[in-house]
Amino acid sequence: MMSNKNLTMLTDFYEFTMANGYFEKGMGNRRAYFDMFFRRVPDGGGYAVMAGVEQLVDYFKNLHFTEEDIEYLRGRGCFSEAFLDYLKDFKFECDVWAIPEGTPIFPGEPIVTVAGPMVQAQFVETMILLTINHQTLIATKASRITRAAQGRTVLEFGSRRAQGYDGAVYGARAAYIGGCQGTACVIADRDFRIPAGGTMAHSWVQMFDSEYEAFKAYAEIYPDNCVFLVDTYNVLKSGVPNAIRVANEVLAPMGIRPKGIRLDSGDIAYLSIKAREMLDEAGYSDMQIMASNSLDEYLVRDLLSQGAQIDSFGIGERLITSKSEPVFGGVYKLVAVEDEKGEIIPKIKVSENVEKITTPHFKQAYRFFDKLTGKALGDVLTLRDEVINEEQPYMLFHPIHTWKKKIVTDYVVKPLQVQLFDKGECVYECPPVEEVRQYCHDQIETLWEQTRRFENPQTYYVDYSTKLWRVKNALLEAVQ
Ligand SMILES: Nc1ncnc2c1ncn2[C@@H]1O[C@H](COP(=O)(O)OP(=O)(O)OP(=O)(O)O)[C@@H](O)[C@H]1O
Ligand SMILES: O=P(O)(O)OC[C@H]1O[C@H](OP(=O)(O)OP(=O)(O)O)[C@H](O)[C@@H]1O
Ligand SMILES: O=C(O)c1cccnc1
Repeated sequence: MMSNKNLTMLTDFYEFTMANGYFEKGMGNRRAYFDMFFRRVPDGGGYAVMAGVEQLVDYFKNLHFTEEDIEYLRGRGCFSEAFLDYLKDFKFECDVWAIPEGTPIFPGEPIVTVAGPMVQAQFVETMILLTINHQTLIATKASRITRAAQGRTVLEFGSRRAQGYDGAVYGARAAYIGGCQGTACVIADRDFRIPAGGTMAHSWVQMFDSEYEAFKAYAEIYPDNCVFLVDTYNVLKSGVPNAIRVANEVLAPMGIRPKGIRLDSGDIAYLSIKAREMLDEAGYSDMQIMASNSLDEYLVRDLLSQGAQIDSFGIGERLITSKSEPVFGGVYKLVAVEDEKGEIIPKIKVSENVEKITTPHFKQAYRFFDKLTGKALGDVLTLRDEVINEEQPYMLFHPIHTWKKKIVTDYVVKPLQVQLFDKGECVYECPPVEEVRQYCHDQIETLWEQTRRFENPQTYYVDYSTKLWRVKNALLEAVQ
């Protein structure tokens, strides 16, 4: 759903002081190129999942300054009247490209590129970073968790522990893109069609005189959708037996099979194994067991390795906050400017730390796939106008350890970035979120298992074309 929220003022104060400064110095219209990229995947993972593009598009579409915004800025006493007039009639004029949502992305590649008048291209930094950093973080976490669940259903249960309401709603959306089957978050269903569902709370069970009566009442109202929360008193002595009793006494006469039970405390592996035996013995081998309680990818993997009999997981706090590593460190850096003749002048930011040196120029990222297996071979960053001819062998080489090289043949190559805005006009239709989720799943399948594993994954190659490598090295030489 398109949001009409005006988030124009959600920016860092220095974006305004710089914008006013460029404007005052007559540099505001100088065309500049910025890339958003990140340096490492959270949790030491091998890939991240791009998310948040739809909300970024909404942000750009709604960019404008209200009278109150202008008054507030005037009140700060540090912006020129000419600049405030410019803001009053502000029209977004940038070109924007991004890697589509659901795509596996890797450190160092441009995941969003903005080109336009410096005064504008600089200004949008904060919202680009916060929008993409947040959803990419959660989609990446969801991808890890759902992979650990090995095909079992994972529902996102985190709204109540999310960091604010945007964290809950956009977190639910991102978790769905990353692989969750649904969410408990109702507004995410209403607004983004993320399937919402759930079970029952302990308070429901406590409200009745007995656990049996609580389950019975629920079954009478929702016979087709019964997942009994069995741990309020005692899972094996009371919860599971009461679930079976209600299945026999209330649902069986209606010809309806109960859906399952949920375990939310105690030793989940042990309890699930015992509960499975009891349900099977009672003739309910089709009843599913759901587990919840501060789970994450490590606990999911651990539980399954203990032989836990779990069919689905409800995962909240550690997913919605990406608790183990709650920052996706995407940054936004100037990579080029244009001179008066319209020629692109690449720019670099140097650092003692080789990994922190930026990759200059207006670029494209290409992904190479093996024609035979469909597996991703690596990505190559090129100058924007470079063309890769699939008929010709292509040499991939490591941009720092240049002796590491490989010639690839029989490949298919795809540009990763798509254009979102052309001179301020939106030229991109955001795909429906379930399509994005399927695309994400399919694209992750193109990665080798070595890249997908949790611990010490193989580093995926993000190389440079020879032309780009030369540009970067020439700039590095020049600043020595
Ligand atoms: N078999 C297991 N192996 C590893 N971790 C488990 C196992 N069973 C449960 N856990 C995890 O251990 C953590 C703590 O569970 P613990 O049983 O101590 O607390 P609890 O069940 O929440 O307690 P309470 O009964 O007060 O709700 C949770 O994150 C839970 O998911
Ligand atoms: O542990 P999480 O991964 O965040 O999963 C969500 C948790 O939220 C609920 O507990 P809560 O105690 O808030 O409510 P309840 O009374 O319904 O259990 C639910 O029972 C889960 O334990
Ligand atoms: O539906 C559930 O079981 C649920 C929803 C939110 C949080 N915990 C559990």
